[in-house]
Amino acid sequence: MLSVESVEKSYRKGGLFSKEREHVLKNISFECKLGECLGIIGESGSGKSTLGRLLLGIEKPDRGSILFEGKKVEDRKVRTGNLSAVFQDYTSSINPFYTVEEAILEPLQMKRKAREEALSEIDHLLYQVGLDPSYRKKYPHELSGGEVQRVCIARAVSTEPKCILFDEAISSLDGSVQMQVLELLKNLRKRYDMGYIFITHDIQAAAYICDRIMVLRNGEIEEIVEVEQLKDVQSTYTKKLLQMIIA
Ligand SMILES: Nc1ncnc2c1ncn2[C@@H]1O[C@H](COP(=O)(O)OP(=O)(O)OP(=O)(O)O)[C@@H](O)[C@H]1O
Repeated sequence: MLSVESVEKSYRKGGLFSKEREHVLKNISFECKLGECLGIIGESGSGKSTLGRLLLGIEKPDRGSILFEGKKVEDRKVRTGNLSAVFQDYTSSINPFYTVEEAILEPLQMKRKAREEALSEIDHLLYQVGLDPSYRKKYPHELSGGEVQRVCIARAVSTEPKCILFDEAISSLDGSVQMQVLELLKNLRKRYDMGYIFITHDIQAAAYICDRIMVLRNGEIEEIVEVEQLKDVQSTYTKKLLQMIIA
């Protein structure tokens, strides 16, 4: 489904006129199959979110290609309805002047669904994420963090994309809400038959939901492991990273 080939990305380091560049992603190549859940873990600054933005086509790689079913993700038409995302900062993910109903309608209408048809889907989408129809008329400030994140998930699944990218999307929720959201994501994945890219610091969450886990180290892929083989990782770095985050 997603095919990443020899991707490189660097940013200007220092001021606007500086010629120095920071090489953030180096020679990244991997495949993510249809319906697969791939976790991306790594220390802070290892390039996880940058890779996420490139996968979503929000930014372009300097070199290399990112293809979704053979076509460049940079092309908006390729992304619309196929790829969606849920970010950590859910407070700014939803327009504060939109009700829950309007927030969920937005992506549906971008997919050119008729307003009446889109409106009729909202109750079901809310139900899928464990919210009742009374939430339709509420504004984000009237909801708890977990509820806003559920609305973001309802928005993300509304167009039935083939892949959703979660960038630290559950890390700021408290323990029991995190567990509920993970459970919800597991169920939605089965129901809608879609894949996830799951960027996180939380190896336990990644192991719970993912099929494979990619370890990023200083912008390079250190290792990609099947979740069942997590105990038998090869590299000393991954072993240390796992010990550090599990401890
Ligand atoms: N738009 C940008 N302009 C300049 N530098 C950037 C930009 N985005 C990211 N970087 C740099 O790229 C490096 C990797 O950042 P990135 O956010 O991808 O890491 P991360 O692994 O997601 O980190 P964290 O876990 O802390 O979120 C960092 O050194 C960061 O300062």
